Amino acid sequence: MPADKLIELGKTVSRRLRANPQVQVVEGAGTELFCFQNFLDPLECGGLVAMIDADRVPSTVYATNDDKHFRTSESCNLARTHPFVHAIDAKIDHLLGMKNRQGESLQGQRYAIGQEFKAHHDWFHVEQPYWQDERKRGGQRCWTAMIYLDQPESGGETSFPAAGLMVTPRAGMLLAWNNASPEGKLNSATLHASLPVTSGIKNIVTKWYRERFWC
Ligand SMILES: O=C(O)CCC(=O)C(=O)O
Ligand SMILES: [Fe+2]
Repeated sequence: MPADKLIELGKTVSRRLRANPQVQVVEGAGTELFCFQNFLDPLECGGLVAMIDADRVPSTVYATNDDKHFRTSESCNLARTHPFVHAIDAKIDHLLGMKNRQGESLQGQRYAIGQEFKAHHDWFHVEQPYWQDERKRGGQRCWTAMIYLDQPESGGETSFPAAGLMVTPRAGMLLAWNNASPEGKLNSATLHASLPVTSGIKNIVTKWYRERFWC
């Protein structure tokens, strides 16, 4: 049962994160959100930024959307077989206690001035046609982990409007959240957006974990 899996993954991952002395719990209404400062060092951040810079193409969205400005950043999927990417993946897997194959490819994202990702949930909307494929390749996105690789001079905050939270990018800082509620329901309080960058550039990587093996 999918709900059982989401309940179990919610519990085991959040228990593991709470037991880690380097992890801070971020208090937001109705969410389980965690933060780890300096999760990546400047060399790791710089290496990922260079890869994103080389491979970036306009970002895409899953659901058909009339708003052409919904996600205006550039992104790329980083090759999981690349030894450097593999090492970063392994570090995130270990932090959350996830199996490598539950994780989608690490996605690099770059926001220039004015670029943004409007409010959305990372979980899949099961009434959308794309879900018929996604349910067969790993099911729901249970947890999200994202890491800021640098910090724009202004703008680019990650806003969680339903939870009443605003996170300012800090190079190397990881954020992780449970996309489900403790009852295994898709949690609408995880709604989030990347606010437009107003000065400088913002680079991040995101790892979305599935209930089952994605690859
Ligand atoms: O760039 C951000 O702050 C948010 C990115 C995001 O929502 C995602 O990667 O799913
Ligand atoms: Fe997101």
